[in-house]
Amino acid sequence: MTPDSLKREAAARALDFVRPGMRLGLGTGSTAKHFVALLGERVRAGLDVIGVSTSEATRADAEAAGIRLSTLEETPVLDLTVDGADEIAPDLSAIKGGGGALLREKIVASASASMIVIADESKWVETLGRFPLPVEVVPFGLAPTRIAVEAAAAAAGCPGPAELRRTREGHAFVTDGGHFILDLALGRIPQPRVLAERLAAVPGVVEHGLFIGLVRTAIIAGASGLRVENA
Ligand SMILES: O=C[C@H](O)[C@H](O)[C@H](O)COP(=O)(O)O
Repeated sequence: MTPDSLKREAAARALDFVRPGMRLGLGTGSTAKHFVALLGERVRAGLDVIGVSTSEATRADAEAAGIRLSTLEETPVLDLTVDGADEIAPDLSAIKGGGGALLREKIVASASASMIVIADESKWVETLGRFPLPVEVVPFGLAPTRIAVEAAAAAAGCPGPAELRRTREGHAFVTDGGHFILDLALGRIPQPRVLAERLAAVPGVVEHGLFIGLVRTAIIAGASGLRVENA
């Protein structure tokens, strides 16, 4: 079993939660991509759903798969969002944003009655923080925002450096919303809620990748099978 085949298994299990007529949030990343492809197969076989994408990349995938798309303006209330994650803890709090889509992902998840996270077992952790926490910031005032973000992490009991995310070519990575990302290398986040509150209070921070209280169900695929965890 490769990590990619585990991701596909988790994505396939998430299809069991989809009902005809649902308004679906479509996540971003390599795991969510499998879900979009598999959902597209069902749609082409007659399933009637409507999707709202969490990134331009997912919009392109969903269109190619034949999934009817809407926007949050037209469809502000969704039934279910299915998305990947960079880390998931036993209370189903999660880190997201490794692909830079955290802002739209959080808006879409918050507009959904329910959120399912799909992942291979490497994403399951006892404590969040091994994966650097993405923090989306406006380009204006980057230097003071970065200092304030590092201070917020230290005050929340998890000091660590905030690195500006760059492309392979060395340019600042720009999100679909036109913002930058600071990746906070914290190692361990002992109090995610406290950190979330402190980061949200920093001027210049648009959103952070801590998803707390949003995930209803996690589908985790491992070598020994699939696990479905509920919050
Ligand atoms: O910004 C990207 C998203 O939060 C992804 O869902 C997350 O990074 C997990 O991606 P993957 O399924 O590729 O590991």
